[in-house]
Amino acid sequence: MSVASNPYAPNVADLVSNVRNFQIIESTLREGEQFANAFFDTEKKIEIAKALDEFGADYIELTSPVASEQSRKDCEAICKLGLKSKILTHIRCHMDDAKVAVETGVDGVDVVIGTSKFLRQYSHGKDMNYIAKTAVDVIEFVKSKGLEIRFSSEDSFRSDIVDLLNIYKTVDQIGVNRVGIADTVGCANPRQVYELVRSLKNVVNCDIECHFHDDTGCAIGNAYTALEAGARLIDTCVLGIGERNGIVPLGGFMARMIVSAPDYVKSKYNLKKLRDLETLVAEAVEVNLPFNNPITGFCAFTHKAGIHAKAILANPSTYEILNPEDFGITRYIHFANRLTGWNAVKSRCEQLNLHLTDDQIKELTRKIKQMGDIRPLGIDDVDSVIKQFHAEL
Ligand SMILES: CC(=O)SCCNC(=O)CCNC(=O)[C@H](O)C(C)(C)COP(=O)(O)OP(=O)(O)OC[C@H]1O[C@@H](n2cnc3c(N)ncnc32)[C@H](O)[C@@H]1OP(=O)(O)O
Ligand SMILES: O=C(O)CCC(=O)C(=O)O
Ligand SMILES: [Zn+2]
Repeated sequence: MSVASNPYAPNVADLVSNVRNFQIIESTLREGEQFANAFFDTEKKIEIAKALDEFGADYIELTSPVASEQSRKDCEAICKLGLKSKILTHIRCHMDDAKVAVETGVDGVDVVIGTSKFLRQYSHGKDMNYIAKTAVDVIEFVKSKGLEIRFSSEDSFRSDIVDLLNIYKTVDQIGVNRVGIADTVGCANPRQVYELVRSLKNVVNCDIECHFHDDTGCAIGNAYTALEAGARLIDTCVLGIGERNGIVPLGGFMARMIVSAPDYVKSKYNLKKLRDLETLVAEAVEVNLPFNNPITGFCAFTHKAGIHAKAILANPSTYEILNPEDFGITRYIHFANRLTGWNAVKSRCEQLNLHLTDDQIKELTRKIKQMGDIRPLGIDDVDSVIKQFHAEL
């Protein structure tokens, strides 16, 4: 679809936008492991890593190798798989962690440290001078090993803006590959995201990555806005799992991005793998796919009200901004309920290979509605009514 024909495409006047040039740092095997229900054994981690690779994740981020002995071994095992996705591990801003990380075989290291007053006081107790000095040491060390390195401030949106811009400027000057902004507590709104990313863009040359928690329901919107403001990479987790209620969900983010950048998204990501990937992770962490999940929720492409059904049958774009075929999913026109209309019933008759005139279908529709006034209807119920009506003609 050309930009001119897509009103949801990035604004052509906005030269900093990366809406059509973003990358995904898939963190199901790092942030996702921090989800309350998550326990991934080695086999499951490998299965998920392979599935993320097949989907086309640009990067796969893994739990810190210092978290436990098995975490380190799993990290090494995933690095040996030879996946197309680049493999990252995630560590504290500390030389001890960095020394372990660079020996695992990863392509890059994501370093993080809290910069808000809450985290400086209650998490690690370090001031900004210490943070800057340690960050420089860790970055130079990781770079000296020939690996990619990202520096991120935890709790960025509750950090002092001058502190933030100073530390990012410092790490950019010594050649960090990316800097990251993290909305660790999910407090940011899209306007604040836009402003912070734009301010950061003015002081660094490297790429900007963003990490958004969903405590207040803004994660996907914030991610999109960050790209508009010039961020390049977004952290996601399958189904949005993570600490508390998690971060940007991969599927929902794909839904948002395919509307704005259809050619880019379709050429880069294997969207037909999304449902299997979500099912794999849902089973691993013992949750159901949410009923209202974008794309894969059980009713995401079900049309019920008669007015909708008629228009959808004429042209699916009337009530669908996403095309289910892009994701290997089929749409469903609900006809077994009292909100149905004769167009939906006609379509069902055609599926059943029963020929009725329009007037007959309208009469049949009245019958279905009468039944639907009394109780919820099943498809088999209504199919029997249709077949009996036809037989009696
Ligand atoms: C917002 C996020 O999601 S950040 C990523 C979170 N990921 C993890 O926590 C990975 C899993 N964590 C773990 O396995 C453990 O917490 C470990 C191995 C990292 C550390 O374990 P412990 O040494 O037993 O410390 P504990 O977890 O109780 O406390 C965290 C320690 O890290 C220090 N710390 C916290 N953040 C940072 C940071 N970004 N950089 C450097 N040090 C930090 C704290 O000061 C504290 O050290 P202290 O108690 O010795 O003063
Ligand atoms: O490393 C990062 O950028 C983010 C760390 C994290 O999970 C968070 O701050 O919520
Ligand atoms: Zn997080």
